[in-house]
Amino acid sequence: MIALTLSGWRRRLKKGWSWKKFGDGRSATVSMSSGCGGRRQSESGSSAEFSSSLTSSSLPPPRTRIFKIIVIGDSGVGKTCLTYRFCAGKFPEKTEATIGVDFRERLVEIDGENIKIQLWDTAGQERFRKSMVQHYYRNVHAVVFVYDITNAASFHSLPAWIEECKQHALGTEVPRILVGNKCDLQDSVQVNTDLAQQFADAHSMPLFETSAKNPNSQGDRNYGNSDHVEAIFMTVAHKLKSQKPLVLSQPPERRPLCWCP
Ligand SMILES: Nc1nc2c(ncn2[C@@H]2O[C@H](COP(=O)(O)OP(=O)(O)OP(=O)(O)O)[C@@H](O)[C@H]2O)c(=O)[nH]1
Repeated sequence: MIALTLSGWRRRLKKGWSWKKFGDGRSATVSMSSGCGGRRQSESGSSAEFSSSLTSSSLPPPRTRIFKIIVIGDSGVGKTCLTYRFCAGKFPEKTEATIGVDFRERLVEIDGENIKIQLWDTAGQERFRKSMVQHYYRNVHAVVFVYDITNAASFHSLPAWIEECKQHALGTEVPRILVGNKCDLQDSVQVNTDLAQQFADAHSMPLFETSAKNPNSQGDRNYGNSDHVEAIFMTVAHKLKSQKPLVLSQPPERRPLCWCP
């Protein structure tokens, strides 16, 4: 079901529809296109992404579970940068407002199992999301709410985003996390951690403060010197894995993954 939907998305995206371009002119999406995203992934050192792509020809390939995680929040809070950071291992040089939705995927290994983390980077601007919003919320495994710690309005919008989830029948059993982004801009903080923590507690969500631009910056209190963005999404994946969601994907493709055009 989801595979068909995604094929449709891919076709539309290939036509240049709802696609975010970056400064280098290439798509940021790692696994949905045949661009150079995967190669960049390897260059950035996150080699786990493609580790399971070549399987022994004599063995039936293992099925890969997919976790669909939607990332929502006001325009400009850094949803694209966070998802790009996780999937491509770096901060994009330049972004444009997302139109509709962008997909990014990354294959990771958790406790010996290959799992595909599929991030749906949704448009923050109302005019760019209207027609597609119902698609975001189908078969969602987890939700990441993002606000910008330097923009109080983006924090005050969170109840509206939570309400939107409710309206699309997203039950409380679906794990949610709250991410305060742009922690590298400590001189411009408008949302202090205590306030954010109160909000997170009131909605039973864990809070993470981080920076897509510099995920090791001092403002991030969660993960010492490691890559916090990586750790945040991996935390969600571990939680999902323990919940054993449905198997949605086909076995991994057998073609060698050369991502060069
Ligand atoms: N300093 C700093 N800037 C960031 C960070 N994350 C994103 N930005 C900047 O914030 C702006 C918006 O980032 P996007 O990732 O496009 O925001 P978005 O939430 O995807 O926006 P929409 O697509 O309109 O919903 C860009 O200029 C980014 O460079 C961060 O962690 N630190």
